[in-house]
Amino acid sequence: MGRMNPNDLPPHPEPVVRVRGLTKAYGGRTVVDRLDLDVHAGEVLGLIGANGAGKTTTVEILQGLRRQDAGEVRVLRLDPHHDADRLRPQIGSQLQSSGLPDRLRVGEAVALFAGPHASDGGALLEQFGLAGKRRSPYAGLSGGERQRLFLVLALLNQPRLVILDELTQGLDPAARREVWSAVAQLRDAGTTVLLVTHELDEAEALCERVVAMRDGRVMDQGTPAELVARHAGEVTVRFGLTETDLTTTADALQSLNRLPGVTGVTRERGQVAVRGDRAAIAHVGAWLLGTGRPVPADLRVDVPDLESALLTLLDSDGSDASDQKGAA
Ligand SMILES: Nc1ncnc2c1ncn2[C@@H]1O[C@H](COP(=O)(O)OP(=O)(O)OP(=O)(O)O)[C@@H](O)[C@H]1O
Repeated sequence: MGRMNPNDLPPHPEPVVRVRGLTKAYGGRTVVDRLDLDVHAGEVLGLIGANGAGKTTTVEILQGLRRQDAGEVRVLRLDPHHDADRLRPQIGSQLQSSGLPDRLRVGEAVALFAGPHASDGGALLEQFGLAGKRRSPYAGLSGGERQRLFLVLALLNQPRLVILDELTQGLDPAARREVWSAVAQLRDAGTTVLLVTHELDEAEALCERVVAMRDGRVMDQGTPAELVARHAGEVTVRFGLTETDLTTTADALQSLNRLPGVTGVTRERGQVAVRGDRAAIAHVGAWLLGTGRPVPADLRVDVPDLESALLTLLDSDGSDASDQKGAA
């Protein structure tokens, strides 16, 4: 409890993480290639990208676990390699799944990991739904409970930065949701979090900003909604026109085509497909209500997500990568 909550301090003029020109090669193969990255105080930043994009290597360098070949890295204004001893207590990072002995009880793990400035472990266990598990051995916990325990341990010493790598890998849908809600609590409390994930629904649900990497470089970055708007296809609204509408189908298609945000209207297997931006959804809805008929039972809206944006981005030739490379 001894220390002031870092989130109560005036805004940090410097980002919590500042990386410029980070480069790392293994055996002559460059896996992180002149990477620029900022993580700002209080944000949840997601690092996303294909397998082997260099995400884990990057976060390991940030934690002083690996050393870069070139480039500047500052974490909380410290050099992770030279200032490792000062930095380590300020970073909370999740353990790998084999990280605790099977017989260690939850309460014992908390006591073991608590440093001199640790917060109230009991309150954290309560917050993450583990208060009733204090006497359970690690081996007896479910996958979701283990990950939530790792979060408790990562937060125990009041870190100024939390780094989470593949937090929900291998968890069932219910356990993923439990862990997501634990991370959402961190986000809502203003904790700075760097989250490495393959799960794009996870990035969309939790991250205020995402950085998409490929081959060790930043392809693009922004809010999930910005990446979707830039790279994913359009929204499509589909519905069937009833028999009585048939005489006026051509008029209907024309008037739909004139709605704001609509870029095209086609007929597909007896349905009308209206394509456009997000605003088009609202206008088509209003148009349907304006017909005075019941809302079509087969009305369906397909909104592109971060996954389709990333797939498009990773498929692209990367020629715009250098424009997007600068950190926000
Ligand atoms: N110690 C190592 N020695 C040699 N090559 C390595 C080492 N660690 C990682 N690599 C290689 O570096 C590349 C980047 O790996 P990294 O784990 O950083 O990527 P990633 O984006 O986290 O990928 P993933 O999503 O698959 O975990 C990969 O091709 C990987 O095989």
